[in-house]
Amino acid sequence: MSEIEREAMEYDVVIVGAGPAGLSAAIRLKQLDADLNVVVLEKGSEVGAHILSGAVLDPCGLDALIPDWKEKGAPLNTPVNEDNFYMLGEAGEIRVPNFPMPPLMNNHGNYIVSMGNVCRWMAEQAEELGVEIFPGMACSELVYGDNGEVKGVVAGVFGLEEDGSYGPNTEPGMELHGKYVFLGEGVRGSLSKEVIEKYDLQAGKEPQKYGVGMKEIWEIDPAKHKEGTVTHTMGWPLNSNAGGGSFVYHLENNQVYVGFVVHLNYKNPHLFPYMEFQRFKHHPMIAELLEGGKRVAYGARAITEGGYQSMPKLVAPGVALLGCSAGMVNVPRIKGNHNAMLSGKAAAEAAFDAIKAERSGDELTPYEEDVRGGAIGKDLKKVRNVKPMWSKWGLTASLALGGFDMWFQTLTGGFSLFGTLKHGKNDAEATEEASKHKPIDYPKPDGKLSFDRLTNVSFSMTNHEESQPCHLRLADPDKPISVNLPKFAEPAQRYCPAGVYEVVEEEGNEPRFVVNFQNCVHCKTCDIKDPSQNITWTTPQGGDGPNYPNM
Ligand SMILES: Cc1cc2nc3c(=O)[nH]c(=O)nc-3n(C[C@H](O)[C@H](O)[C@H](O)COP(=O)(O)OP(=O)(O)OC[C@H]3O[C@@H](n4cnc5c(N)ncnc54)[C@H](O)[C@@H]3O)c2cc1C
Ligand code: SF4
Repeated sequence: MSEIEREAMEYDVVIVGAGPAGLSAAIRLKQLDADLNVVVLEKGSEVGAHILSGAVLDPCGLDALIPDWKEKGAPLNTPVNEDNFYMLGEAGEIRVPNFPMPPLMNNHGNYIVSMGNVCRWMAEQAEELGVEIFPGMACSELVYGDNGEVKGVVAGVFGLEEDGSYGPNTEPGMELHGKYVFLGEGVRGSLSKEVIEKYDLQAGKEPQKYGVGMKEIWEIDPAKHKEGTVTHTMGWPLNSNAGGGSFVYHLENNQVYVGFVVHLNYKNPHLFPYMEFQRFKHHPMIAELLEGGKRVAYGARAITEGGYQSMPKLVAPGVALLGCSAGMVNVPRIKGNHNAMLSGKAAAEAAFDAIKAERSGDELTPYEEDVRGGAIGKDLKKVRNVKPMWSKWGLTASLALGGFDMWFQTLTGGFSLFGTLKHGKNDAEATEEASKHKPIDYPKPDGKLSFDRLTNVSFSMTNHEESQPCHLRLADPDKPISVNLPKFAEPAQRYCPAGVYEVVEEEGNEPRFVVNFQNCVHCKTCDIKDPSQNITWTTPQGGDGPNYPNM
């Protein structure tokens, strides 16, 4: 496609993704110099349409960026006033007292928010400062300069024929060039993946690790609603089959966020993360809360879990990785939004200095130094062993040892008796052959507390223009049936939280692999977990995908 003639527009900084990272960068650039030309490109139909987070927000990022956010009406309306942590068994639960938890786990001073709404508000602040924001613009390609540097992106390609070729209705999009390009695509960004590979940015680091997070918004009986309450659970139903756990956050308007994260390093390819989530809601403690209520929205998104030791190098010529494009989630706190904001701010400051010195297209090394040596690095470093402990030694040992390690590091200013533990395999490699594991029998959804996938996907308001090429590219179209089915019982049928992948077995015919790309909620799990690493997630045309409300 590179021979296609496109119009080009020149900017100082081009930012891909209107998440907390990208928007923070845009705001900071314009705070530093109102004359800088800054553009933000977002694939969702509007800012916030593709944002899915928990979310309990640590406001430290916002404090640093917009100290008067309260006066400016930021939608942080629900301070956390109660923090609960439970270990679940099938029929009951044990409350873990708060006092042995390291201080960093405390949610005092944090807010239950819709990050979609926070991003909508941040976009307003950015536009007031003069940032150009274009939603509905998927950035599908990187543009490289003569010296191999990233000099821009291609955005806004619409109307490709089904086979990917140009037809009478194709709009070729445009090139947006910048002195620097910031990738704020969030977890497993498609352009970020290309940059990490091209410049070998993961060299010398541990592999990135992930979970898949699924979330529903419920309206519940006001008598059961306790605004400001945050509850996390571990244990049942996953038990030793996989790592993960749930979150239940009581926000405003009698709504509750009910979410479930499954770590994607699970071994048993029969595991069905979505059905684990549905089963979880039948636990007596959760069922009691939700009974009589209604689910009003559903969505899913992967979450980065590799932390400190998995963060790739953040800069390459002309380009910087922001927020979860590089993986900045503090895993035990399940928080990454504050670091996304801080990283956007730090990248903006480095780019501002570079542009002032009339530089462009080089590596923003001070950004890398700021992230690793500053608040983000400190936040991630002291929790770096929790995830590998969980993977190696299981839930109970990791709770005890991880808790000890976090306390010890808090008291010693970051020293760990364990050093820095390794993650080992990536999540695709962690998948074992189906023959080594037993299939898991999941109860059928009851349509009241639990729902089948396709019904739930309709509550994500997902839409894709059907005549475009499938954005889920199979390197080898035969592999799902020839390799994944016999070896791994084709886990794509189960790990996709939107039911995109099916193996259709009809009598007298060979099994067929069907990809219903229209249902894709852009969570990126397939790109991560496919054991053959045969699936590449690419951008469909802009505006397609989920349309999340207050996720
Ligand atoms: C289930 C779950 C629960 C979580 N809970 C919490 C929590 O309680 N607290 C917390 O602090 N963090 C939480 N996190 C983590 C937090 O959501 C992330 O750390 C944060 O979203 C990272 O911000 P970001 O700006 O890097 O990316 P994102 O928020 O993912 O934003 C990226 C944006 O870029 C857009 N985009 C991507 N690719 C392209 C492209 N090629 N072209 C154009 N646009 C593109 C996307 O559509 C999206 O709008 C949670 C995450 C999950 C999945
Ligand atoms: S197809 Fe892939 S990215 Fe889309 S919803 Fe399914 S797992 Fe997620």
